[in-house]
Amino acid sequence: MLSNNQLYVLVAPACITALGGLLGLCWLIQRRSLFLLWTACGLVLTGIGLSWQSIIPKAELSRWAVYTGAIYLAGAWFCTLGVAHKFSVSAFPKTSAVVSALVLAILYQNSAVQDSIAVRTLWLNLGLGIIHFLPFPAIVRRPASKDRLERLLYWSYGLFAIYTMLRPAMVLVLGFTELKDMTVSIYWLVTMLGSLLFSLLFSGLLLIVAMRDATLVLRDERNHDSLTGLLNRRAFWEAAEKLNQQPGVGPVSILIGDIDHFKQVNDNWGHEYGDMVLKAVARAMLESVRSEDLVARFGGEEFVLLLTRSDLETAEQVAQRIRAKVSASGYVQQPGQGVTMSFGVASLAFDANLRQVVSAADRLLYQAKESGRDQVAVEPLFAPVAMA
Ligand SMILES: Nc1nc2c(ncn2[C@@H]2O[C@H](COP(=O)(O)OP(=O)(O)OP(=O)(O)O)[C@@H](O)[C@H]2O)c(=O)[nH]1
Repeated sequence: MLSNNQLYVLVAPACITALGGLLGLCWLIQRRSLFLLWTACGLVLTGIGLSWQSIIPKAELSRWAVYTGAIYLAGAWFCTLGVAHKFSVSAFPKTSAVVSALVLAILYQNSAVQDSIAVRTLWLNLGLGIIHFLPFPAIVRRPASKDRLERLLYWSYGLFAIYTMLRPAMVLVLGFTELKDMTVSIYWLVTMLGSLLFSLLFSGLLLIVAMRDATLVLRDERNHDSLTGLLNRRAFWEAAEKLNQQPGVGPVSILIGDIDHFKQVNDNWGHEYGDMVLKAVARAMLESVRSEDLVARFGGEEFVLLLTRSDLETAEQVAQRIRAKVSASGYVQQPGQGVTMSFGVASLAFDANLRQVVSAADRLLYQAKESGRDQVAVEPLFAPVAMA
């Protein structure tokens, strides 16, 4: 039968295990942030270790020290793996394995030869702290992240690692007798409380970060074409309207480009080859513009670019540059005939309706196609007219 004291100290391990379960459930639902799964394993193992150690009689602690130690070490390793995965750094598996083996050897030697709870406590916590701390320097050395949430996440993790390593110092303050004789020692209560508070903080932060990441990914997918990564039609218009309202962006020019006889490319070489051509065209466009310009795939083989602070002459040069890059890309429409593109280019120096410029560029593209393709059609400054 468990005493009241034992039941009381089981609250913290149960909460830690439940937090692990919650993280695991979140991973199961979204199947995206793998760091949730690793941290879930870490918390569940830690919760199990703490529960086990809380309910076995004190006299038995030494006999089970190697097993409980192994569970704690595995828990620490999984938490470390989760953090390392989140920040894309190494979790130092080999070093962790060596540290774990050393700690387990010491625990075994200690429980079999000379039973000292203080020595066990010291080495186990030191080992756990080292395993937790291993990825921390690499995380801090990464280029400074502007994300406050992520900074809070790794600093709280680093502090917990240091706290774990320093925890045995508490034994010195409390004295070994307290550790040995009390049914539920102060040391044990502090350990439980520390682990619970850290687990709560860390799990909460991880969940917030995972939800935020998922929202960003969804927003990214909503705004971008999945094949080329360029803006889609809806996101282009949103960004273009916003950009056009900013002062000092004019003159604004619109380029509409279309791959010539793209159906033949697909028919001759297959859809996958066609996809590669679309990606090469997207690359050529991104390489030819500045970061503040907009590049979108409106669908099929039609691309739309918005260039800021570019007059018609500059826009025409950009279109010619892209056309030359696509011709030189090495992709072929049919044997001996490289892939080509046609462009319509219109420019607008006034604060007018962007959709009119896009229509003008579209009309010019049609002219370029009619005139034999593989060319850029431009027209003089397109002055704003009232929309019908
Ligand atoms: N590989 C690939 N093909 C696509 C994709 N989207 C549309 N297409 C193909 O693009 C082709 C467009 O053909 P058309 O509209 O006839 O135009 P075209 O053959 O380029 O002829 P012109 O524009 O007149 O030079 C069709 O065969 C579509 O199946 C895509 O994502 N990947």
